[in-house]
Amino acid sequence: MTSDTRLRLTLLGGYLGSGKTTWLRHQLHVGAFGPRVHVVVNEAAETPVDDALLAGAEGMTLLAGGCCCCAGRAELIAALRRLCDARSRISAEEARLERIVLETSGLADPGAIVAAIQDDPVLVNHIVVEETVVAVDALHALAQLATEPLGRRQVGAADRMVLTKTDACAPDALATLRATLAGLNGHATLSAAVLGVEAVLAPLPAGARPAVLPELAGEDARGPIAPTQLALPDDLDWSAFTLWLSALLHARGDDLVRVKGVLRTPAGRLLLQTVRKVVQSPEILPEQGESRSDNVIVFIGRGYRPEDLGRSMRRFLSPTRTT
Ligand SMILES: Nc1nc2c(ncn2[C@@H]2O[C@H](COP(=O)(O)OP(=O)(O)OP(=O)(O)O)[C@@H](O)[C@H]2O)c(=O)[nH]1
Repeated sequence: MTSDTRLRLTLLGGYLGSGKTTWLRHQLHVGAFGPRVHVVVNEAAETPVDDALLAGAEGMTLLAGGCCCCAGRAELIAALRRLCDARSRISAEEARLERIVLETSGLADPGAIVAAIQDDPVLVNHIVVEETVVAVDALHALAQLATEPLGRRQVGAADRMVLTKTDACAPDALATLRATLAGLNGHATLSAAVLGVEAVLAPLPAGARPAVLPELAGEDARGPIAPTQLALPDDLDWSAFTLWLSALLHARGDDLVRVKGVLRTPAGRLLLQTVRKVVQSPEILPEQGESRSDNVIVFIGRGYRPEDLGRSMRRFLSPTRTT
């Protein structure tokens, strides 16, 4: 039994669309984090989506509109201090908060967040960062690791890597990825999860070799990855919108890392999301009245101007309009 009575914090990181929310949703469902867990979700975009998915958590704080490892750091520290304050008003014998799970945005460097918590003179006395879990997308991680310094920093910061989407990944590619991850971070444990549920990882084939990754000097020359939001008209022409999105992903799916949003449709609130060129099966979300994030789509990527994205969509939806 530990005499350290500080709040435990699990940091959950991983690249955009790697499966963080899906994994966390299942872990909360099965009670993997124990009782009295507060979830803090950070989304880089102003329009949050993940909070709609994690509605089952006991307590939740949403930090939207700035990545917690950089622009949103002060907001994160303030939110964590508030949780610590509230906890210190309750005696250790009572049912007080035991753990925080912090789901970072896909653009965050988990190492920078751990450092920010440990460098804060208040938080360091109240919170112990117990584990950094990083979700690694079996379908896209090799490409990300080859081109994105951030992808490598995330893997490097992990105590535990959870391979996601292994159900959709060819065995050879999976073996190469596992050997690559072992080379990048041999200290972290590696497990697999399919749609959040733990899956068995067969022993690594003896002949598995890591991918040869190029040297990466710094951030990509195409500029930083950033979110852009587009509001959809209430009288949306669904076929035109779907066609536009498919054409866009086909042409620019490598630049457009992530698309997500909750749309109001005749069938209900529909969660639409893509990861690179992969369009996920749409999911109908529970009704919860009007939400300010409904009918707003967030596009996260680089290599285009936000205004061009909006113009392209409006042209497609109303071909007679010129802007
Ligand atoms: N086939 C398959 N799809 C998965 C798996 N895990 C997650 N997904 C899908 O991948 C997409 C992204 O998953 P999320 O859990 O939203 O990913 P995220 O890391 O939270 O995304 P961001 O917060 O935007 O960075 C969703 O459509 C999931 O359904 C998996 O194990 N297998």
